[in-house]
Amino acid sequence: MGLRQLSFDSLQQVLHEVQCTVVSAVGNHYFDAYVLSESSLFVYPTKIIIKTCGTTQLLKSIRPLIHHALNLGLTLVSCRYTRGNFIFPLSQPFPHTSFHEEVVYLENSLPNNLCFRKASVMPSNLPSHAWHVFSASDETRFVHFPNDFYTLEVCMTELDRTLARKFFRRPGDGKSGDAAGKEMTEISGINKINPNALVCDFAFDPCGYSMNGIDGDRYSTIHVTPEDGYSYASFECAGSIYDGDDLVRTLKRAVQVFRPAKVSVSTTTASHRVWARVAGALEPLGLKCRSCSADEFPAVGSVVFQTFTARRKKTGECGGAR
Ligand SMILES: C[S@@+](CC[C@H](N)C(=O)[O-])C[C@H]1O[C@@H](n2cnc3c(N)ncnc32)[C@H](O)[C@@H]1O
Repeated sequence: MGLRQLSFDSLQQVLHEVQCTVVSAVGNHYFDAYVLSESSLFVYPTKIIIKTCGTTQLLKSIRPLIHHALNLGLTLVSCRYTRGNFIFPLSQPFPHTSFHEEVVYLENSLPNNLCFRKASVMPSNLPSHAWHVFSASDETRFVHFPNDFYTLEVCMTELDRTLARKFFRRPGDGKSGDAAGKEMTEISGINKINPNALVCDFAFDPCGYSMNGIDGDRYSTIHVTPEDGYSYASFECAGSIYDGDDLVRTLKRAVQVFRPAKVSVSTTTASHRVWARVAGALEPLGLKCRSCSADEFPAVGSVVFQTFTARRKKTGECGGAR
């Protein structure tokens, strides 16, 4: 059971450092998935994925997690940190005041055995869209180079206004966050992205939505900020490049739920070729690829960062969300 033996109290202690709380949880044979007040946490026997937003201090989870893992007889062999651009960078508290500051904090928090380290900012030709990646691995992890698995991290902005409204609650609906979340999952079509997934969803009041999907050992997660002017949705999932058209189908369905004007997709995998599949999924939806950059990270594989914008804007048409 490894890290799944961590008590709920220990997890809450870690989340307290980060400045967020658990709002909902679900688990299966392979892992536990928690919806947080600020995104999601996934606990596998030998891996923890934590995703947060707003003004949380995600990197403050590293030291307590290493401490709790050591108490279970587990040592850290690999760590990866990724993020896009902060929408409100000046509001970010330490250690998230700059990528440089984050890298210094990571370097100081990680044990010396993680000696293969790399930090990189992957550019795009969209202003304010860049992908920040830090990875650190030890020798053992380096020998067992990753396989067919990929992680897809999608950031969508300028969501279609009509679709974004589905993530607002009716005032005084009398529903719990869980019940209202379930309704949003259905009316938005999120339940059709992977019909095999067990979904744990939560609706915030008066608006906002988070979900985790669990399907065997695969996770997926969606977080929605539907407010006009700074609407944002993120989608993240893991899969295998050998699962036929899964990547294309899943990505298409997730993006169709929001019809954003701008999308960035970061794919982490041992194979470079995924970029073509990503473009193949989004171009039929009217999204044009504006940039694509790739970089290699020791023991992680390649990270490909692509940006897309909607084709529909014509010369003379006003900018901004629709
Ligand atoms: C889905 S939640 C948190 C996830 C985060 N935005 C992300 O992208 O990963 C953000 C949305 O919920 C709304 N919200 C309402 N009450 C909230 C609360 N107590 N904590 C966090 N978000 C809340 C925010 O206004 C926003 O629209």
